[in-house]
Amino acid sequence: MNSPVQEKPLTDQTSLSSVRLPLVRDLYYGGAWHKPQGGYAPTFNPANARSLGECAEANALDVDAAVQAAKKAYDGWKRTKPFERAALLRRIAAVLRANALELALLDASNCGAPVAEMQRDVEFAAAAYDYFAGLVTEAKGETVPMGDGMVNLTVREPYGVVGRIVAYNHPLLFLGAKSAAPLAAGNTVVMKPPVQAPLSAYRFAELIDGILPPGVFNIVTGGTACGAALAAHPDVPVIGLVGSVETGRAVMRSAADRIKRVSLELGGKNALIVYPDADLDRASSGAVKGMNFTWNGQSCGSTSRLFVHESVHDEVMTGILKKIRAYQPGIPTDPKTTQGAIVSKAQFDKVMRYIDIGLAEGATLACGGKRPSDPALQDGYFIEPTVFTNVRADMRIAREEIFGPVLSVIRWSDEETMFDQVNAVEYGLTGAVFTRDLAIAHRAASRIEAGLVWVNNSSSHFLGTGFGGYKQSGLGRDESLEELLFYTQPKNINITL
Ligand SMILES: NC(=O)c1ccc[n+]([C@@H]2O[C@H](COP(=O)([O-])OP(=O)(O)OC[C@H]3O[C@@H](n4cnc5c(N)ncnc54)[C@H](O)[C@@H]3O)[C@@H](O)[C@H]2O)c1
Repeated sequence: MNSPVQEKPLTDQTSLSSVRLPLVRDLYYGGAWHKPQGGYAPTFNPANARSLGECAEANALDVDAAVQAAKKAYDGWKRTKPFERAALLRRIAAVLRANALELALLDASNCGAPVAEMQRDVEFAAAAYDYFAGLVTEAKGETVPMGDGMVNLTVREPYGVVGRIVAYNHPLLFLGAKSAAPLAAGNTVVMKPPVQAPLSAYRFAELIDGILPPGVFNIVTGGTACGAALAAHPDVPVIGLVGSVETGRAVMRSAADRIKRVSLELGGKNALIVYPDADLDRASSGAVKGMNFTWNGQSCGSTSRLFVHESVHDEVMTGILKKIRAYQPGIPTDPKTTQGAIVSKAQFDKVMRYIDIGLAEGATLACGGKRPSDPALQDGYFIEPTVFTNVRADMRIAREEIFGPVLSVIRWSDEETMFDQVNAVEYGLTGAVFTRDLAIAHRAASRIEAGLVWVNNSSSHFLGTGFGGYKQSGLGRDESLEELLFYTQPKNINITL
């Protein structure tokens, strides 16, 4: 296998030509870089399908070495005073903010999402570090009255080494945001970035090197074998996954052998419901926003099923087809680009297959459904924003997670039938309701089987409120105090005086 490639400027892709690809693409553990025993594999720029060089592919031996480094560092990190831990986490937040553009350019060139959006991702990761730094004293316990002569109290302790395995749609955001809570709680972490887009992780490790004690924060890059080895490792008592339902099942099965604690942030096929009384301009804006076309709908929370009351269907559709024009596929590293490339050929082919399935099922293609005509984009994995109308709730495009820029529009007339259809899928991550009537808003919010319901909004996350799924969309709630507590275990201490 080849060694990592040489530094290469991104001059062919962007006016912001100063970004450098990371030189070192090895494994980062124990506060140092290590050559992988598993070898190297190429990573790509989805905007032109060209290789961006080779990256470490950790095998089970590599994962074990990283876990041992994290295990060695655990006792010292656990004993570090909470406010000292918090101060170090805040330093990481500051480093992220100071290097947001560079990290965002790496994500844009490797996962295909536009650089402007990826800068917001870096800001979100920094905000998560600050947020969990502020929560360190909330990992607290309680006292329980036991009567005279006894004191009974509960304390919360970290678990040890936490493994976090993340998806490709927000590489740096997940690397940062998903490591903050376990670290704040006093665990050490081994992060597994997405195999499609690991470049920002290498730079992140370079940037924060020396802030945390060696072995507290570790990164192993690679694919399924790397993730599976981390999930199965006997010295990793807690695993947090952001990924597909299928991977969630595999991780949970493997965790069962060791009675591990598992947090799963999985897929979605989310519904946005428009009532006849809604502000229709707002509803069509919300439907477009909810699709996250900027990063090609590659978002677990995308509202890719639009249930529109038949009386307002045409007006809402007119609004959508006008507003969707704001999203034009373009080179991801260009700051003006509003819609990026799909992450890989495999995902591009999957989305195109679903477009064919939608046509074969008899849905009407209202826009998109193909590559853009711009000659500059012909080598990349670009698909125009796509909307199908006349979709029936039982069609595959309305039931299965496409994870692409494809919106399925379903008319409804009877509210009970509509709720049945909304809840008929196996997923339950998000949902949205557009109405001016408070009673309808509450009724719909309580009927939608999902972990997050927006009323007159879509897509937004609210740090400090739990994000997570019902049904097959997962277990646990991230982005909140609950995430911090998940990475702690209660211990009850009874003192006889
Ligand atoms: N709920 C959320 O917060 C959330 C957020 C983003 C993405 N997602 C979901 O993630 C999916 C898209 O991301 P993806 O294609 O990267 O998902 P994926 O499940 O293919 O991969 C996710 C991660 O798991 C690793 N992995 C794959 N197989 C594994 C195994 N057997 N054991 C351990 N690790 C394994 C991958 O290398 C990657 O790092 C979608 O379903 C999307 O909805 C969910």
